[in-house]
Amino acid sequence: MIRVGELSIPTLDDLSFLNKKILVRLDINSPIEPKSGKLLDDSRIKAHIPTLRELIEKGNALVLLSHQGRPGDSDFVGLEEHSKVLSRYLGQEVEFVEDVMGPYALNRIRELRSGEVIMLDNVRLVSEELIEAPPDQHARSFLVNRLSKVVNSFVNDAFATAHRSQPSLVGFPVVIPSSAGRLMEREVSALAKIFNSETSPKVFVLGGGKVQDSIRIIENLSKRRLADRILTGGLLAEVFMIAKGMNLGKENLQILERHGILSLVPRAKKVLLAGAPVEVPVDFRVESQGNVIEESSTRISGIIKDVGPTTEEIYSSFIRDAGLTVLRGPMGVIEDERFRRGSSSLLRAALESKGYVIVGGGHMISVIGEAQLDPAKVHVSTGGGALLLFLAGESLPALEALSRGVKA
Ligand SMILES: Nc1ncnc2c1ncn2[C@@H]1O[C@H](COP(=O)(O)OP(=O)(O)O)[C@@H](O)[C@H]1O
Ligand SMILES: O=C(OP(=O)(O)O)[C@H](O)COP(=O)(O)O
Repeated sequence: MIRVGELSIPTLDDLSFLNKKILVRLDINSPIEPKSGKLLDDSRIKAHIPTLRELIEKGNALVLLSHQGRPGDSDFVGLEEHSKVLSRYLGQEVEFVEDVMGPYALNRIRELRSGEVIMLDNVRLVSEELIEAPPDQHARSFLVNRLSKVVNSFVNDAFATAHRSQPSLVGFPVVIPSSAGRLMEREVSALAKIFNSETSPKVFVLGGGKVQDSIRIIENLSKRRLADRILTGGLLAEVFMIAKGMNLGKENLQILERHGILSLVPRAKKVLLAGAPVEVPVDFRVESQGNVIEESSTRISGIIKDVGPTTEEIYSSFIRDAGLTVLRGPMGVIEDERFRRGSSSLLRAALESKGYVIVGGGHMISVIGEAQLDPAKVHVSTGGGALLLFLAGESLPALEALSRGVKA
């Protein structure tokens, strides 16, 4: 059992996983090259290997389930390439089943033999998966109903999606014996230990594109007075700059509008008025007619793609003195090599700092690459939003569902 506050969450040690058919919820949502649809990083895939190996060695047959991206976004792709990467790491075939809960998938699951592993397609192809609702409601969804009838138990190893109350994360524990996987266990135990409120100053480096999540995180951090400084980058910084009355130019406003995040400006204003210690970049690397140029935040004419060198310097100086630095979400469009510098230089400053470092989220951990890090100094979390909400003291629906779930 893992204990988190009031919750007791069963692990692989608490259930009998021998010669069973097990549905395993992974989070292998990874950065994708927008034009080719190719995987740019496989850190999240690798992180699940210990759970999968352990279950296979005990003679179980595995049905793997994950999402990738969100419908409408360029990283919303199928999971065939992911299944090949998994096959390589596991050293055995992971058969890709181009279906989620239709007759093809259900028949293939019924036929599964001990030790076999199949990967279903992107669970967000199922419209129900896009709804957030309580576990009891999701337990009645088509997805949970159909899949729970053809497997014996459920393992949730998707820490990075533990903050979503979607059917594949909270529905199964209501109806079949369920436990956390080893990655979920490792993440939750490590983070619960690490976050010692005595450590200070605490610096949060927040970027990326999930602005709604990030504002919710900042509201939480601020309410609980957990952050000494919040250094922003990515689209998040742009929303806060508008909230502070700065002018980003027409094109950048249109991009924010297209992402549906311009409407978050009033909420960002409220966060600032409540006294959240939010800093915004003083300069940027922008793209203008195919060229990369550096511009001050007071005079922006190109499309913002990364924070600029002066911002890197100022942010790095705060990070170097931090007792704890948490980095989540890149500072720029890291899929383009020309706009990785902001993220990689702040990561470097954190690794050179005197304090402890937590790096989270699919894009930010891809910036680490193959670098070997000292586990006594750095925790690399597969979670981004889940990590930050957990650190800010929010209860994560997937953990709650596991702790309430039916026991074997
Ligand atoms: N200035 C920017 N303009 C457009 N997209 C950006 C910008 N900065 C960062 N991004 C995008 O944010 C995305 C990553 O954000 P997010 O999913 O929130 O991070 P993570 O997966 O690490 O939690 C990347 O695809 C990146 O291109
Ligand atoms: O990448 C994820 O979260 P993150 O960007 O907060 O790290 C998870 O896969 C959750 O994806 P979602 O934010 O589309 O629900």
